Amino acid sequence: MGIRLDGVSVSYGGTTVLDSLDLTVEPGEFTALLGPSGSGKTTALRTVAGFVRPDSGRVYLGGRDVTDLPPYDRGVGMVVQSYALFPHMRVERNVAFGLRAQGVPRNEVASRVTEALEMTGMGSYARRYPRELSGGQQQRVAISRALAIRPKVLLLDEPLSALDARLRAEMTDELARLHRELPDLTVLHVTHDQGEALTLADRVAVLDRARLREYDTPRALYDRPRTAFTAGFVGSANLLPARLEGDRVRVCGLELPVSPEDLPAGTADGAGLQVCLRPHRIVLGPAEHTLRGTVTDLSWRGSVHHLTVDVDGRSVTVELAGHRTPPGPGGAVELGFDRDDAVLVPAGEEP
Ligand SMILES: Nc1ncnc2c1ncn2[C@@H]1O[C@H](COP(=O)(O)OP(=O)(O)OP(=O)(O)O)[C@@H](O)[C@H]1O
Repeated sequence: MGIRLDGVSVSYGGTTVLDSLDLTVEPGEFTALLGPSGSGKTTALRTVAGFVRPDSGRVYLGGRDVTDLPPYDRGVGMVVQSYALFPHMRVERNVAFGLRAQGVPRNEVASRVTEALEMTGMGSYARRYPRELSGGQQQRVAISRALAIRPKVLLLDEPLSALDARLRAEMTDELARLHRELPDLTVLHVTHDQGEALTLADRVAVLDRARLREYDTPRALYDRPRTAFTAGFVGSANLLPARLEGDRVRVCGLELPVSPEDLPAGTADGAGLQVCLRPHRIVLGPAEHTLRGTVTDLSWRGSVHHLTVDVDGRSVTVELAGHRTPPGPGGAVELGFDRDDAVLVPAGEEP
């Protein structure tokens, strides 16, 4: 069952939180809603669930207009950050909750509860109370509870953000597995963690200040961002001011050849642009194009070195894997990159 938001606007006390949002999630698709704090992600999700009523616009589930339906009539499962398990109920009763509310016959409830707990690897914890479970286990139970009603749409509101880094990575793999095992389930997942969004989602919707900035596959957003905002928010990016001059782009004293399809739509000759260079696509030493600069900072983060280099008064970050001893502060370096690694985006709009 697909999800469609059609021109959905929501405001609170005169502040626009969603500004005419159009978003389509295809049946069986996993879409991540990614954006900074306050960009409207949770509000968008709660609008789909039916907890927020849009001021204007319509919400469709499976092609049916559900804008006027209450949450319990929408047939969606939802998991929130705080687990929201009932503390006085055993795991099995927590998971059975939605089924009972739907009037599912008793004997069927038991088998559906077992099925839902097994999906998240919690089959042997049915008789425990939530307080007898770790945070990760509680979140697995919360996911089981959402899945027990066999929803066609699953809404996830930062379900992993209360977990520590290792558990979060483990649960991210779990969610990926669920998505593979339940190919018909449509998932909308709110997160501000780009790693989670890039790993899990078929498509990522990037929200910024109440508006949808870009909506595309993780690969496309990462390799070919269309805005400086996306470039900086999805992965890290060096954004260098540039100018279009005929069939060249001038950046930090270099001239890069461009063809019309490299340019943001509507770029006029002489227009200001930005060149997006990913820190890990830059190599030390000359390449197709080479910037020259001086190292100002060097830090080691486990598997990679981060080098900050001053190029004509601009700070350029470089990520080096496999270098035992990169040049330290004060060292003169050449930074090489290939033309294909420089993506042109419009000027302004940094995250
Ligand atoms: N019930 C409410 N009443 C008033 N303002 C609200 C309400 N819910 C959300 N807001 C405001 O709407 C804006 C968007 O909130 P929302 O929770 O959708 O953002 P978000 O992108 O999910 O942020 P975060 O990542 O911090 O959860 C925020 O400025 C928030 O303060």
